[in-house]
Amino acid sequence: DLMVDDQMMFPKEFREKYIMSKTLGRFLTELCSCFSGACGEVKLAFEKSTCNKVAVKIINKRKFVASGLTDANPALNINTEIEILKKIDHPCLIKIKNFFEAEDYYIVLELMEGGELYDRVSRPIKMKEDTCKLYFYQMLLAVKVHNRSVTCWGALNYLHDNGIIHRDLKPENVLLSSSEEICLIKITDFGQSKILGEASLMKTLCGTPMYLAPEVLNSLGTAGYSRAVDCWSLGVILFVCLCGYPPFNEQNTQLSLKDQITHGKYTFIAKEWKHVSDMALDLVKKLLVVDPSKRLTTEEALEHPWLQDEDMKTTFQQLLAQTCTNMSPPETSKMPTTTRKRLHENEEEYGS
Ligand SMILES: NC(=O)c1ccc2nc(-c3ccc(Oc4cccc(O)c4)cc3)[nH]c2c1
Repeated sequence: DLMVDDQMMFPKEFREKYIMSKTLGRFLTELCSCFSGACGEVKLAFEKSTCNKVAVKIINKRKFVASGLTDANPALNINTEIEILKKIDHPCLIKIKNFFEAEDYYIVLELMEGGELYDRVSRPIKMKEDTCKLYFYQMLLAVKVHNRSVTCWGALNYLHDNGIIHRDLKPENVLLSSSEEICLIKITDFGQSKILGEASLMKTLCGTPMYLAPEVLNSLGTAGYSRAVDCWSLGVILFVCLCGYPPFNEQNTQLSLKDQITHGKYTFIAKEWKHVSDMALDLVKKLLVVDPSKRLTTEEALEHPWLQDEDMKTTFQQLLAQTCTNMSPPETSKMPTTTRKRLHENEEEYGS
């Protein structure tokens, strides 16, 4: 844990409200993974007013600037992350509690006492199939909410008919609410997310294509499938949860990792799958489809036979009910708004 004088390294306005403690994890994002050392870390902290534990995600500004990737402006990246965090409200999506900008960015989030799914799937003992199903069902509900602006708790008024694509779904970004095996999960880390703009491609096609670049016309076939990237990632996560090893990995010598993925050539080790039901494997196979237009959507996955399991859904509802009973009424959000103007609704349809 940090000593008193270690607290001095954090901004004054932050120190007034929180006492920082140990590091819980470090993360790299695309922007600075090319640079040595993490560009961010998540620390445990204590809220002075309530003594509650919180998670504080510290995003290192300098690492971003050093990367010099001017087009992918990190400040806008962080803005998108904060805007999304402030708008989403779903039991399977992480909640933001506060935000500070100083030398670095400080995002105060609810603490998920179960830690990251990554640590569960890394254990030698594989997860039971029913546990995988309970977790995966919640991941689908969370991502589905992203793609549709309606939650199980009513319509959300963020980006009405547009969705949010996470784009970085992995076991490190799936958090568990408790150390119990049967628990709620929440998706986190919207640092790579994209907010879908209105279908600007349709507008572009109203005019003459006389000056239109070929790649725009070629993108017609794949337009509107960018959200399918999350379904692929969910397929990889489900694969790892069920059998304990990743479908695409460097150990495989025949094909490079890139070729394995682009050709959908996953490694199937029969002995690791013999205790897994055919239905579970069938769902994995229908998510790990190279052609995004043929890949299952979140809605289709929720209709898959493997997830028609009333006991699992009852368990989920009971876990939810427990949180509603011991949940404080939502306070009006008095969080500081982010300063910079958000990006213009970008042209997702170009498959950028
Ligand atoms: N990448 C993110 O955007 C992000 C955002 C929020 C996160 N919270 C954790 C996390 C939380 C708890 C952990 O262990 C425990 C478990 C129980 C008690 C405890 O003190 C710590 C480990 C990691 N990891 C996070 C990542």
